[in-house]
Amino acid sequence: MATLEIAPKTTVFYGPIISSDTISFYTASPRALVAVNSRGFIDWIEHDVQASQVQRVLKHKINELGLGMVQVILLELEEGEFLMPGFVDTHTHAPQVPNIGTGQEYELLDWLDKVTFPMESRFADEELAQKLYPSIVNRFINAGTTTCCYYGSLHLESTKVLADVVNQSGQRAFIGKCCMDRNSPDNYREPSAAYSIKATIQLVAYIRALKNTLVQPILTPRFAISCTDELLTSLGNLAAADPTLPIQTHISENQSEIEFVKELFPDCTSYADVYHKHGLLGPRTILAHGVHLTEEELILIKTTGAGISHCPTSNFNLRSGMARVADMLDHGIKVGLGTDVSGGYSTSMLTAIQHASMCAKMVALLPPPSTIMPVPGAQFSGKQLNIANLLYLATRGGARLCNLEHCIGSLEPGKSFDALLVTMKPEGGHLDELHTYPTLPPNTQIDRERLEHNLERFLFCGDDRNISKVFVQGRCIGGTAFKARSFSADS
Ligand SMILES: Nc1nc2[nH]cnc2c(=O)[nH]1
Ligand SMILES: [Zn+2]
Repeated sequence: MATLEIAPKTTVFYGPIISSDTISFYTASPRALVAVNSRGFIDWIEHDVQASQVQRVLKHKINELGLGMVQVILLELEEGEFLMPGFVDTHTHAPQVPNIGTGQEYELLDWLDKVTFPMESRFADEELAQKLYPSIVNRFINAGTTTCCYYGSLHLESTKVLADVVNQSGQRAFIGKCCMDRNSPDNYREPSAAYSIKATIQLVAYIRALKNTLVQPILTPRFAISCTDELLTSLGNLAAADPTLPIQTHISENQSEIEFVKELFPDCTSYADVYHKHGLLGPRTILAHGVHLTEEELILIKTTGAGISHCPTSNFNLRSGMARVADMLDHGIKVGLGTDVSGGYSTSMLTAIQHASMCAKMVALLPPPSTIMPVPGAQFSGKQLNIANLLYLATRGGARLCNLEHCIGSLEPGKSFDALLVTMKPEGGHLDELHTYPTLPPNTQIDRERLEHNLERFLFCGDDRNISKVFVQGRCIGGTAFKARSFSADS
């Protein structure tokens, strides 16, 4: 990236940008100016600016906005680079990262017992958390995740370490400790509901005391099977008492899990009803998976305003099934994507995007289930997810699910600059030279098509090597070109 420095205050990027507008439309703008102020917010965006007009437009903007004294750094993107919103990973487990790529012969309940609980239980050791969490968080950041919904282990102290690490990293995140007081080994179960609630309240206070608006606590009942009635009720009471606390949990991932939930909660009409009856289903709730949801549950989830984190990599890997995302969307339910490490074997949202695409294609091949009625005017049912849909789910849709759509998820004036600088140039990335284009005179239509093509190739065959810079609130916190403190929109 060539740097033309005028003086520091506002950073203006010049080059191609991608941004999700709605689930069906995205902007691919080959020659845009994006102005990011020193607080990390996008002040203005100007599309279709020819190179020869950049200085004129900048001067005009500065005069128009009365920014006479404001100094500007202009950063010109290089051939093959573009800016796009950062990824929002709406569901993952930090203490499971060391297990990535193991235990994939199991289905959910055996996998939890044999692989997952043993690893998470090791985080009783706070020193292990201090040793491992920095590289774990960096791994998510360098994969382009600017906002992450983390499950910690059940341990208060280690989850405080996770919060400290995220706080220092500059990533935007929700962090919860797992609440679990039954159906797990003695060394990985909280002794009572009261104990679990006390630790949760302490974690919430600890995270809030960090006074970092990017890092928020989240209530985390692991799943219905792990929680007694008393624990779910107390968590529901906490959520009711504090309207700013979000909630994350798992739902309807695997058939054996669903059967077990029925046995444990015979008075509830469905898995979703368990959470509903305990006051845990509402606009602040992120439900992971939802692979086997019934019509009645889809309606309940929509009515309460809760949303779903679709985790296709994990659902394929643990043989849980293929979530019917189109039905969720046609029911008007909020949907985002999650990596669900280590059920999912990748920290990269690119893998989640690729598997969401495959999942939707396979679901569209299946006959519609007799149990889910077609929604009048259904837009998604029976179809694959297109690029606009996938981009939305990984960025803006995730932001909406986390109730952050007003501040992140797209590149728009007024929003935080949570963004990725992506490079698709052959010498910078690893993608072959066949995809370089001959130099032609600027043509907006051709350039837009190239940009769309580059986005699709990035989503389907890109990886961390294509992510040069990861920005959160205007600050560069990761990516291949990141060197600590060397680059930020406000430096
Ligand atoms: N995929 C997944 N499902 C769960 N259900 C309860 N706990 C977990 C977990 O850690 N991963
Ligand atoms: Zn999970």
